[in-house]
Amino acid sequence: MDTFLNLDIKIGFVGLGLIGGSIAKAIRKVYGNAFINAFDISRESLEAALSDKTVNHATDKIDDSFYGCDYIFLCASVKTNTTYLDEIKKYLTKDTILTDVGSVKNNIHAYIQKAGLSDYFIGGHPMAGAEKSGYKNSKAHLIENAYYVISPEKNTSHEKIEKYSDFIKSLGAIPIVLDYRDHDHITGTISHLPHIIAAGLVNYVKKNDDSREMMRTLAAGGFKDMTRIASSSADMWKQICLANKDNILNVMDSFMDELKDIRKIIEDSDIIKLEEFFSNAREYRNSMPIKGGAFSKAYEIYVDLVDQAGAIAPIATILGINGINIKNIGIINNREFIDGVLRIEFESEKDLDDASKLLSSYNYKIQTR
Ligand SMILES: NC(=O)C1=CN([C@@H]2O[C@H](COP(=O)(O)OP(=O)(O)OC[C@H]3O[C@@H](n4cnc5c(N)ncnc54)[C@H](O)[C@@H]3O)[C@@H](O)[C@H]2O)C=CC1
Ligand SMILES: O=C(O)C(=O)Cc1ccc(O)cc1
Repeated sequence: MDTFLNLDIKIGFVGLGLIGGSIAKAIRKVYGNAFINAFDISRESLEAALSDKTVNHATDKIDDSFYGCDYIFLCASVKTNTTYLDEIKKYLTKDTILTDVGSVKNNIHAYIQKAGLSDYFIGGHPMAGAEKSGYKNSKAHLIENAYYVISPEKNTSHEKIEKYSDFIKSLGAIPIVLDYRDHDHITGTISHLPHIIAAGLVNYVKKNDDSREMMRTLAAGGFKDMTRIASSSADMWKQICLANKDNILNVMDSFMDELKDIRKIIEDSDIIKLEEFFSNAREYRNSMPIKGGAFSKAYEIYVDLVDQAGAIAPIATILGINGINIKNIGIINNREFIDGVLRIEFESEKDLDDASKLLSSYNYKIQTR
């Protein structure tokens, strides 16, 4: 990821927010000499990207500056991306790969086919992100070690798929080729349904709390872990729900059956099935990778501190003199862990591993999750 490749490459961005900005920053980091061109309706984001030298040229409309790009990334919300296809069309050259980063794929593939752009288009979806939006929250390492779904058109050549996969790999992500229909069913289940449940749970608490607001006050680690993504952009999720409507409705129906099943088990006081329900979930959840892969971009450890007063300084010193940067550090007050009250977040997996070994050698008790 840190290697500087001095290749002449031209990349265009339509939308330079959290994802567009992060991909642009990753490209700048790897391809130092790349020419990066960006269009966004936010002047503020474009100015920030010009001033931190992520982009070479910024524009407030799709114009000639998009001509001759090697790659054009559509990084606005899923519906907005489709509205620019006709305008972009005239700037595509034989070798341009037109791609997107949208969380839903069937809509963009349908528009691509309608616009006759199948020869240029390969869909994309980085399985990494955050509940925060905008260029100001973008970072070069957002897609590092994350799966990156690539959804070709029916007749996309193997050479083009390989070329695009290699490009994604060069940015530190892990390309995985999937049919766009499969993609939408899978993400409907593991991404869209959880976002709907998280928002639903938060709204449910809001509606059912009373004037003392005890639910809001007492909501502990478990509730917060489960609902972090409820802080995501309403505009983005509104568009995702409508674009993947059929899959989401099917998955919701089937999940509601699951809830009915567990409701019946509780109603019947069926202790065996109840045990099975939780232990099956625990086993499967524990088998998922802690680090790397989709959605787990927080490189964090939890350090057990017996005496909190003055206890952080030696840890910060040990890490500092060994050249390990701390991205975030803070005491967890609600004791969501039996042990471990100091949370330390690092910039990379390597820093996390080095810090864990180092602090363990000083007899600190470390937990990861
Ligand atoms: N946020 C996330 O965690 C992830 C989002 N995605 C997908 O990435 C895409 C972008 O999402 P984010 O970067 O999170 O959103 P964002 O809100 O951070 O960025 C969107 C950008 O598009 C710009 N924009 C809005 N309307 C526009 C228009 N009409 N023309 C040109 N630019 C316009 C905005 O000014 C903003 O800079 C979406 O399609 C989303 O489904 C994919 C993976 C993760
Ligand atoms: O913040 C998180 O954990 C997410 O789930 C982010 C996310 C949102 C949308 C996507 O299409 C992919 C990833």
